[in-house]
Amino acid sequence: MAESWAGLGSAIASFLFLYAMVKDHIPFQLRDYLATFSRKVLSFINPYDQITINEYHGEYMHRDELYAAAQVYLSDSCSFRARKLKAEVGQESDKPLVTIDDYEEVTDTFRGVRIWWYACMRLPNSKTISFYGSDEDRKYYRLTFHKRNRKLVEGEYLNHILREGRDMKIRRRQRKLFTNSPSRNWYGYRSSSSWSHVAFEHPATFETLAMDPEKKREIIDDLVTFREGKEYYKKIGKAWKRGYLLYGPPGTGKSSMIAAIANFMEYDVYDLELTTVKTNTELRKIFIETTGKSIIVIEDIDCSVDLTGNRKEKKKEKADEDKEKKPPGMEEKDENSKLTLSGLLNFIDGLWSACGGERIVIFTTNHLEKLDPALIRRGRMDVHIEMSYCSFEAFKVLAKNYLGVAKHDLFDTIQTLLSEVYISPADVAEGLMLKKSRNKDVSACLENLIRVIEAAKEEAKRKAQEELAAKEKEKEESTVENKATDIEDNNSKKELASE
Ligand SMILES: Nc1ncnc2c1ncn2[C@@H]1O[C@H](COP(=O)(O)OP(=O)(O)OP(=O)(O)O)[C@@H](O)[C@H]1O
Repeated sequence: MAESWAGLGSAIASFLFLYAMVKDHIPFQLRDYLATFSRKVLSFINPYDQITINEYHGEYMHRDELYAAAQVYLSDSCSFRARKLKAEVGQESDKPLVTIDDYEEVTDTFRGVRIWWYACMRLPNSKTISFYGSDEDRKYYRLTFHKRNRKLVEGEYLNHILREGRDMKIRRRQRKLFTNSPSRNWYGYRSSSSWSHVAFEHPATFETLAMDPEKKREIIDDLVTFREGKEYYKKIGKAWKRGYLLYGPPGTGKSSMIAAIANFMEYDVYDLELTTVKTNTELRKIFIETTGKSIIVIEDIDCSVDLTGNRKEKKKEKADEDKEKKPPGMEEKDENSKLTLSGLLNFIDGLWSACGGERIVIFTTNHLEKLDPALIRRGRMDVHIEMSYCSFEAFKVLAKNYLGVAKHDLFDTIQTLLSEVYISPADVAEGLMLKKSRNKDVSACLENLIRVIEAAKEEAKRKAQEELAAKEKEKEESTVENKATDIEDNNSKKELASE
């Protein structure tokens, strides 16, 4: 339909062209009359307006963002109405994009208003080969809509296409795991970006994560609230970001939790290696290069740099000493020439941390007590999640994942054992997996796990006894020492008295 209007449009265009040629020979009163008349006729016979969205624009032929968004939008929202489709795989995703083919028309409805989309291509002109490719590469979309809806299309519909298309593009992109470890690219030169990346394909999800189901539900709810909170964050005047602190012993699933969050939210992951960051200025640069819809992770924050409470104090003392020697005005410069706790705090909630939006910051630690309270106070790290040793509930998730069983006669024994010993989900998983690779029998796997837990229990008992023995020895030694001191004191007292 839009195509026939387009035909009519070009006929009118030809008429206007002819008119422009002869208009100088027509008396001006008649010219005015003809112009008014033709405008009336035009809007009567063609009540439709058109907007063209070119694939490339500008002097340097940038790919137009609206075109790219429209391409994805049409593939998701309207392509089912098209008869002719085309599939292509772009650079940003390994999933084929099925969208409407060239010279194909589809309709879309927005707030009850109909809009026609037509995928066009400039006619190939073999004589002109442009610097940026042949004319065949010049594609564009043409939107046709009724004149009375022009305000809606210009004011809202185009924004809707841009927003939806961008979101769809992000959802279907190949997600990435970025790291700031210094690396050179294939050609041997250092990349201008602080980050290098690989495809993020970690299989962990909330279903495979072994932890208390209620705690899991709370975390999922919190993430959903955050994801849908754009307007809320705007309303309360806070940057759209959320901090999570994951703490617990090794092998309790902190890294798996990060992967599960990334998969659930469909975010990229920036794994920030703080030990390679030398200064606050560098940290700021690294942060600015991250994008929205991402998770910024600092693992083992207690080991990362000199940021823990005690060490910080020592550093502060030293800094105070240094400051005394520094000429006025040099202190600020000095702050930026190294990585400090305040630099990291700025990284989390400084002004520039708001750029991009929709970010999650995650710290992990095995030693919560070592961290400076300022670093993890609520508001900075909004949610504190303890990843603990394997409970029976967590074991059931692992048994389901690894063995595909929800109940078994040996579960009772395992439940009793798990209540008697601290063992990490990683060790439980290992107990279930090792055996399974050799023998697919579920009972054999569970029996193997029972042996693993019993061994852990024995080990824990042995350690406890050793600790007790060490303490008693220490106590005995201190009693002997005290006695010796007492005797010495008494002797000196006696000596003094005899004198
Ligand atoms: N809660 C869990 N749910 C499911 N699998 C787990 C869990 N905890 C550990 N695992 C298994 O153990 C392996 C190690 O776990 P993970 O690296 O997530 O632990 P971590 O707490 O990050 O350890 P670390 O503190 O040593 O980095 C994972 O590959 C996973 O298979």
